[in-house]
Amino acid sequence: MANSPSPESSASGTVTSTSSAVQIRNLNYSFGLGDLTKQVLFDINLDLPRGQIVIMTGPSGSGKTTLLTLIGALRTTHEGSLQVLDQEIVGLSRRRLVSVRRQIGFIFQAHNLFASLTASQNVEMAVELQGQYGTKRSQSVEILSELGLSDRVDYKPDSLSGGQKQRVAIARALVNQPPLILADEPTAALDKKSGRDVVTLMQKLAKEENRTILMVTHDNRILDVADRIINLVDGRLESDDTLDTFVSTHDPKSLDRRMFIM
Ligand SMILES: Nc1ncnc2c1ncn2[C@@H]1O[C@H](COP(=O)(O)OP(=O)(O)OP(=O)(O)O)[C@@H](O)[C@H]1O
Repeated sequence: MANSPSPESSASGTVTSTSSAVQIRNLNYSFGLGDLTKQVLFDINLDLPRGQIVIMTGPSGSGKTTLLTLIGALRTTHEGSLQVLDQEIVGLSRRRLVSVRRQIGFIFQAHNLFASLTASQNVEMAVELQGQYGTKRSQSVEILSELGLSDRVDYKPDSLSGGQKQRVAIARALVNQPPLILADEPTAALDKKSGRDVVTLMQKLAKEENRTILMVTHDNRILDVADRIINLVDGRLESDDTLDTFVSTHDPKSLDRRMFIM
């Protein structure tokens, strides 16, 4: 079962320094009001230490995206404690949530690039949001080059392959050097090689730059990059394991080990 360490601060807006990028205690979440209320997360307790890659799996509808968007400060919530980068966000105003959100890199399956902008301009927009206009081009070219796209910086998305578009989206998520990266099915639209390149890059960031990465995926081929695998079932954290434990304790019919041990 998932660990349930003792709670620390839960006061709204409290800033405390912890070794975890994310610390969740007794978190519940419901959609809707009154008779239409539907609880989708139940008593979640979870730590994401700095520098770790954690993969979140679970059946469709188990609450993975909801949890990811709560951690990403994309939703307001009122029950339990959710500390993100030393900021308690339960009960935080929408305005304060935005400032937490600015410190997080988001990578989604649908890469949401602007078709009328070049790869570099798509990345530059993220730099502008941080108010850094003078360096936006150089920062963008640097990160795109690190991602193997130095010869594609001035191409528009329509002229890029699926894997290249996803790497532009990753460049956009990483250009401001966020300490926390949240990824929802980042490899779902990619072929095997592009998917592997993307997760190898994430692994490098976590290990060499101490970034924390939480990745939702159904892609068994990439489970091996995880320090831990958490499994959400019906809104509850059913397990929190290393890869080996996860493989040995989950139904072999639903997981083909050969698919993700590279
Ligand atoms: N905006 C919403 N309003 C009401 N219910 C919602 C809303 N968004 C999600 N839900 C419900 O919350 C539950 C959890 O949904 P969620 O998208 O978090 O699951 P998931 O594990 O990410 O699923 P999938 O793997 O299919 O993406 C589901 O029952 C879903 O129908």
